[in-house]
Amino acid sequence: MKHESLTPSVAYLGPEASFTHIAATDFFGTDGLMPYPSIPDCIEAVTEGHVAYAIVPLENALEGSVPLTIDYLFHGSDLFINAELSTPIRQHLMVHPEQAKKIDSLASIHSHPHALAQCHKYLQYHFRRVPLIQTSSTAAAAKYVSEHPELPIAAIGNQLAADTYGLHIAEESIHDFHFNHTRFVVLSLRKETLTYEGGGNPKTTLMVKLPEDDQPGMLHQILSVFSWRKLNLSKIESRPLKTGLGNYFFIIDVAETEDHPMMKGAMEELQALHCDVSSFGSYSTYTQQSPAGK
Ligand SMILES: O=C(O)C(=O)C[C@]1(C(=O)O)C=C[C@@H](O)C=C1
Repeated sequence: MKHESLTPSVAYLGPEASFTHIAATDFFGTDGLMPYPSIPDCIEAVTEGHVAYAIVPLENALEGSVPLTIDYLFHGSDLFINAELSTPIRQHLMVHPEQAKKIDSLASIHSHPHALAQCHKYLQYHFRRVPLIQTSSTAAAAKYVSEHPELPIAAIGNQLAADTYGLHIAEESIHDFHFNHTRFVVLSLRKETLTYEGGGNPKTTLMVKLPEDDQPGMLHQILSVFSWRKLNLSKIESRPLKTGLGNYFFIIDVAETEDHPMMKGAMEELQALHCDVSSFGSYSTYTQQSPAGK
């Protein structure tokens, strides 16, 4: 799979060998990729025009939405979703080769909060008393472990991170549930649908705010806008509007393109219900079969 355009510049959550880096490589190839230390930095880089695209994690099958992505994308950004990639995620426990025999006396285990959460049962069972340290990405954890050969510490991340930072995999596949997938999205300032080999079903992401004078049955009315038009929803999630307790907006993913006549009708009907609707664009979804970075 590879996007067909000429080498664009792409911000990804780095450093090298994060899951996001692997997703970016699968989609854009290896040229033009630029690591950024955090998701907000990636979003800012594309918003300010330093790069053409950013690729960020949006949702994990075990842990749900990635709050930082949701916060920066849906609260006041001017960005659109141009493509989506869903990849299987395998997490491994890795240490510096000098510490390979000290796995039973680890002082701390480092990783991205999502990765720690994906391995929670494993960690609870095997390393109950070992402090868990959150890092900005799994690759940042692997890099940190590689830079401290003298410390009995471990990272959780993918095989590519172990290879890139010269770490020894002490235990493979420590994620708690077999079906561990993460959705990544490609963002840009343009409302465009990127095409790539193997690109699949269309999807449109909408942000819907309810009218100020909330009425009983409002959510039911919103859902019926889609249901009678036979528009399939692949996700509906409520998120805090951050304007006060109990104020929410809805993120709705519809399995149809925005320019479909039924979608146009649905958007008009939502507006007639006094909902504030914004579209984050229509895009193709691609599901990868083999795990990111092994
Ligand atoms: O830390 C990384 O390697 C990332 O790319 C981030 C991230 C996430 O945010 O969920 C991506 C995929 C995995 O689910 C774990 C971590």
